[in-house]
Amino acid sequence: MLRVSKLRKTIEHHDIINDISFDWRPGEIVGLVGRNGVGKTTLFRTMTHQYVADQGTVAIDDHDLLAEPAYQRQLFFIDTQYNFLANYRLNELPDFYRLVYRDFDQARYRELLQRFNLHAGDQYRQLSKGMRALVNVILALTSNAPYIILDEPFDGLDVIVRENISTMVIDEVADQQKGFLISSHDLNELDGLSDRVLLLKDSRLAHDYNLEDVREKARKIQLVFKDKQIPDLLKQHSKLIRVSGRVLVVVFPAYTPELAAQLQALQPVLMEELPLTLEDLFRANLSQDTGYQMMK
Ligand SMILES: Nc1ncnc2c1ncn2[C@@H]1O[C@H](COP(=O)(O)OP(=O)(O)OP(=O)(O)O)[C@@H](O)[C@H]1O
Repeated sequence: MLRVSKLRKTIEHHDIINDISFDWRPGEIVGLVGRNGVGKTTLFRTMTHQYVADQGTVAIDDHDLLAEPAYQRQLFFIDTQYNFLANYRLNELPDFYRLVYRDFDQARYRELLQRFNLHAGDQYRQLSKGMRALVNVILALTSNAPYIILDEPFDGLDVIVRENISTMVIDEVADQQKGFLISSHDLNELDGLSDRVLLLKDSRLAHDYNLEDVREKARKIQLVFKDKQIPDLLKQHSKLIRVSGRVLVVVFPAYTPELAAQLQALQPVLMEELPLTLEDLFRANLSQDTGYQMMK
């Protein structure tokens, strides 16, 4: 298990991240969400010791990564903003990664490049954004590190490349019990991928959601009532997601048989359950509008 304890990073006297603690287990896909500039990349850089933490520790199976650097090999992160890959050809990249990740699987690296029609002789910087994203994920998988951080891996990618990346991540978790920590400022990208989502807000971890629990309790319902008045029952127990004419779409974060009976008693003209998205869940669970990306 990888444990982050009370991690803090201050830059120019500002807390960028503060008091961040969470556990991350093999086989878990953890989403990290938060608005642009909230500190997601800073958290990753601090976890991998590219930034010196002002406070706190990161440990794998109780081995502090700072005190026992050999354990850092178990944690993979490519800094997509400042990386040294740009001037190298794809077939040269394994030479670097092998130095750190001793179990780097070169044969699989070549095989995956071929599978995605990436040419080993091409320079990294000549690749399109989507191709670079794929190469980053391929490097992450073939490093054979059990804990993999992907920073905004879907940003700006078309749906096919996104699906390719999601499938690779899911296969890797299923086959090898690797752990992924995936950041995104867009919740839709994590839908169906993460079991758990950490929400970073105001430099702290505001929530640690177990999505299965949240989904089990919540319901999204489309309703139409005879008159235009919104019933108090809805105001008390649900979040309004959308209104279009007389059609209300609401999410009940904690739906119970009693609530269902009370709703029926209001005799709606239409009452229909809709599939819940991750975005709905977050809207319903955040008591105040955070202005968060999900509102786009
Ligand atoms: N080296 C640095 N020097 C100065 N400020 C920094 C540095 N690194 C990060 N910051 C500041 O810390 C804040 C968090 O940045 P960070 O890149 O971690 O956010 P993020 O959540 O990854 O954002 P995005 O979703 O836009 O990628 C920003 O205000 C940024 O300007």
